Amino acid sequence: METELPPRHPEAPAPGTELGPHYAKCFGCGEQPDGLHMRMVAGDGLYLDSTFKVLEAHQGAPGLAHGGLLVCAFDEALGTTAGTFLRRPAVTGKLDTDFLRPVPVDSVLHIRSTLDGVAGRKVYVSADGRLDGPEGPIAVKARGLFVTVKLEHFAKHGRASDIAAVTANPSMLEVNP
Ligand SMILES: CCCCC/C=C\C/C=C\C/C=C\C/C=C\CCCC(=O)SCCNC(=O)CCNC(=O)[C@H](O)C(C)(C)COP(=O)(O)OP(=O)(O)OC[C@H]1O[C@@H](n2cnc3c(N)ncnc32)[C@H](O)[C@@H]1OP(=O)(O)O
Repeated sequence: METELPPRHPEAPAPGTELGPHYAKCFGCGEQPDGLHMRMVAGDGLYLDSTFKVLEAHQGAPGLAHGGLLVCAFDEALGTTAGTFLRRPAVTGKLDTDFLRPVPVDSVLHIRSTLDGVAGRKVYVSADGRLDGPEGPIAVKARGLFVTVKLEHFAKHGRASDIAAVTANPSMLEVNP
């Protein structure tokens, strides 16, 4: 597959900028009570550094993060990486995950997610999640294919009441490209 490495979009947040939620009600980055509350900082290339603290509500086995919620954290990091550096929304088409170490409750997963290439609407992204700090051992790895979509995608498929809410209050969304 021929891919291109796109330039960092001129309106992408400056390196070191902490990103706001892309959508106020997002489970990954928004205000949901049991959500992941991920914090993301733009890197100086086509990458983001995110943190996800594993809380009580995120368990799958006693004291350990649920694997599906870890996938959710990577979905969030990878989708935001695509959206941030291309400045257009992208939805998950495919997401592969390797679970290399258990992730305990109370631990913080440090995720670096990178935009690896673009081919038409397809955006290839990958990420490593580390324990015990940004240089710690890798616990989870993921690779994703995201597909860029127009905003109409959400208007067409989303629940009408939520579309009406963001239409009435556009500040619930990060950007209207
Ligand atoms: C909220 C908007 C805010 C705007 C903000 C903008 C920037 C700000 C920054 C950040 C925010 C941005 C994003 C949000 C971040 C994270 C949230 C997490 C992401 C999610 O949680 S998102 C929910 C789960 N996700 C879905 O809900 C998708 C359901 N699905 C569909 O809606 C369709 O399925 C779609 C649209 C994917 C494609 O449909 P379509 O008809 O438009 O296009 P088509 O099928 O032609 O695919 C085009 C090319 O992608 C290839 N392709 C497609 N799927 C593939 C697969 N699975 N494997 C291999 N290749 C695949 C085709 O093979 C073709 O390739 P080719 O061009 O080479 O032929």
